[in-house]
Amino acid sequence: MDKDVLLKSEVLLEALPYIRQFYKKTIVIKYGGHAMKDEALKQAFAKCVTLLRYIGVNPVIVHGGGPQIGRMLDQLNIPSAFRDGLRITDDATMNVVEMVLAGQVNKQIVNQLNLAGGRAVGISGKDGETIRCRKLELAVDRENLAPEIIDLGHVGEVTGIDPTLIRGLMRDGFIPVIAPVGVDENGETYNINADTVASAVAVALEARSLVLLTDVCGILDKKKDRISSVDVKGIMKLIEDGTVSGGMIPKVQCCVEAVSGGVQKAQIIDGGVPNSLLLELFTEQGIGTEILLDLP
Ligand SMILES: Nc1ncnc2c1ncn2[C@@H]1O[C@H](COP(=O)(O)OP(=O)(O)O)[C@@H](O)[C@H]1O
Ligand SMILES: CC(=O)N[C@@H](CCC(=O)OP(=O)(O)O)C(=O)O
Repeated sequence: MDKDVLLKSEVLLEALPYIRQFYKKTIVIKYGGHAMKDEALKQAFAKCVTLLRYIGVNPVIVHGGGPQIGRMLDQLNIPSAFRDGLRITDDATMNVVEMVLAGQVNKQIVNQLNLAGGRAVGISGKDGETIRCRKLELAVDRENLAPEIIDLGHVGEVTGIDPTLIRGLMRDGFIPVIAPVGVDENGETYNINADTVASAVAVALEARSLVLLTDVCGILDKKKDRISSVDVKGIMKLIEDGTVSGGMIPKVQCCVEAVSGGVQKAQIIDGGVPNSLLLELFTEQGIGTEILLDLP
């Protein structure tokens, strides 16, 4: 018998305990804009998600699209500005954000999932009032003074997730694909960080796992080696001693919120590696960082 064929059968069997673990469970996947680098990667992602659906897992996609928004703003000569990793979103920027996220990026992902044989439905937080939010008031600490409140325009913070529409789609066999745009009680539109939405959706759906696809192989320690497992206490230390910085801070905070809210584990993986989702979920060693409430 050909060695390669035997190896393939072993790899398939290695997945069995994990397939059992995730069978009929919900996995919320945050698909970041950086992970949508090229056609091959996008197709690989769509196939992985479709495979999950066919083996009885319930995948829910929450997507970003930061780089795609940036490119469109450039084309329209609208300047991009960020504060603490959040896009300052004036009226004109909000229109572009909604057009790119809920229009272009959302429908591309839906199309690719459908082409891969999955049945996907794209929604934004407005549909079914799925993502309720309010204007974010960013408080910035100042020495010996009260915190300064920064106005970021139409940047929202989640106040609640209504999972009714998402659950209905899953029940009917669809893969929900969610753009991180929400509305407040007055119907005002807001731009929300996609990691934050993914974490809130995972908690609301009582998901088994939250997987965040990013542009690094997971959380790195001081020596730049990947940390394979860490708990909430460990995360706090990594933030305090500066090991985790920049865009990774809000990302790990979202993971902490998810596991504190009942999600069994959060996983940070490299979206630039083809099929990273399957490698993380269905192999013994995994390829990213898993975040647990408490390490065993
Ligand atoms: N300890 C760390 N481990 C891994 N990445 C880190 C760490 N500290 C800071 N980072 C930075 O965080 C980045 C990921 O955050 P971000 O760029 O906001 O991701 P995304 O665009 O996928 O949401 C990494 O590319 C890296 O530069
Ligand atoms: C408020 C805020 O910053 N919203 C993000 C929403 C998209 C996002 O989060 O995209 P990635 O996951 O690809 O970075 C933005 O406007 O870029």
